[in-house]
Amino acid sequence: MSYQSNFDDFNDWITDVFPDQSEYLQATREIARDVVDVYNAHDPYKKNDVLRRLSIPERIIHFSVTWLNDNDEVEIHQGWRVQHNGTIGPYKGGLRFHPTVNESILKFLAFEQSYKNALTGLPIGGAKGGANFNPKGRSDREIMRFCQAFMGELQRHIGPYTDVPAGDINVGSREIGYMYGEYRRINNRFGGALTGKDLSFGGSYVRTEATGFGLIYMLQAVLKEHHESIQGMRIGISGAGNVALHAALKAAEHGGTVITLSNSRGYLHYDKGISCDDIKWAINNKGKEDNILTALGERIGADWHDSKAPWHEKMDIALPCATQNELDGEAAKTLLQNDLKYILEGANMPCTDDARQEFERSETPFVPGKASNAGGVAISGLEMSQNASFRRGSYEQIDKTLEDIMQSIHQQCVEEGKENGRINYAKGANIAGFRRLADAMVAQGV
Ligand SMILES: NC(=O)C1=CN([C@@H]2O[C@H](COP(=O)(O)OP(=O)(O)OC[C@H]3O[C@@H](n4cnc5c(N)ncnc54)[C@H](O)[C@@H]3O)[C@@H](O)[C@H]2O)C=CC1
Ligand SMILES: O=C(O)CCC(=O)C(=O)O
Repeated sequence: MSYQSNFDDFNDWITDVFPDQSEYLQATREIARDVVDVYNAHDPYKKNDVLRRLSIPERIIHFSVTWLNDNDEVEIHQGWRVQHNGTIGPYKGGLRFHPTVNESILKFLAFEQSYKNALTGLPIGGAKGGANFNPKGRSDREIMRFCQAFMGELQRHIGPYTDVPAGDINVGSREIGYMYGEYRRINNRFGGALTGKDLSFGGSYVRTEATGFGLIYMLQAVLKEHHESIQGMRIGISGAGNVALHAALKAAEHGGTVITLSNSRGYLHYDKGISCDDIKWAINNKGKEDNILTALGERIGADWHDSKAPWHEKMDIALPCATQNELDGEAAKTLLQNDLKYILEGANMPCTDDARQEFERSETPFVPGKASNAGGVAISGLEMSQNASFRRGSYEQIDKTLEDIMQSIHQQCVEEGKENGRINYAKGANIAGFRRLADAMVAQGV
């Protein structure tokens, strides 16, 4: 393929390079489709081959994680760090511990992260990492030893100006604490080599809440753009983790009616809307219950639906906040038949390609994760700058900056996504992220 490209050329090339990595192909094709015209319209982009260079991770580190469980048995897992693109700043992105973790999933997450981080306007590059380790049912000591073994390998590849990991699925403040402790002991230095730290050792206010809160700030910007408000809107949320519960809380605080939450075992439905107090209860107790949602259901008298996703409930706004490809084309059709008005991704790539096409065809405003869930990494970026200057912003300052960043991302989507009298948020986010990365790559040469 020469510098000139069209989507079919790109598709043939990427399929040839990574034939078996379905999630990575899904994510790279989705962006290429939207940006290929911008690429072709700019000679410097073509001359520097930025589209293809942005579609290959700069580095993938793959290592074994060997540790002792509570029975004194050796366990071996696989760990990865995908340093996708470092043009605009230190590699930055979360770590995921889940049995489904593989190279394709981490590569797609790192790829998305590069574009997302570019949209924040902060100097942070894109990365993602993790291990095929299932923390469910493990003792606290086992989690600690696993985190230490994982960091024992990862620490040689990260640092405040090199690569700064954070949390993702199954990696929260406890795991970040254990990994940070190991990093500090080995390197004999305090430094912002991880974000999502506890407030007592360099963490930032609002980081825990940031992804979910940011999602609702984005929702408010989208609703304002369409002359609507969150008051009384029926909001269906999937997931019951960090992102889902904080999005639910902020939505309920602003008068939204949160009718569902879910996990991999089923979903909870409460037509009257889950109250702020009950959501706070779930946030505070999720580590103590085997299934926080059935416990919440018993507490408020809500219906539990085993082994089902929430997408056939009637809702105005859908916020998928659990995991990739959790909402498929059939679910999208059902939501649209039930008069869905808006969809914003809280998770990374929760909508399948078919689902996205359904939303696109119906012209339902669809905000992709790289724009709508960027609040978490944005506050991680602020945690890095607070660590570098040995200062801490107040809760109010950081929360206000989060809101400003989400509004700026919304504005970028509007400016780049105007299309036949409407806003194509997905295209707008892809083009805005691409331009920032491509311009920096051109400036830095090949
Ligand atoms: N934590 C963060 O700051 C950010 C997270 N994200 C994304 O948000 C999503 C959720 O992450 P967190 O809330 O941090 O993780 P978490 O570990 O706190 O929660 C994940 C939730 O999703 C549920 N879940 C997992 N697989 C599921 C499935 N197949 N069906 C239904 N539910 C399922 C789990 O039961 C859990 O309730 C992920 O896609 C993550 O990459 C995106 C931006 C930042
Ligand atoms: O805060 C971070 O660096 C990670 C956030 C993240 O993993 C994500 O945006 O998906």
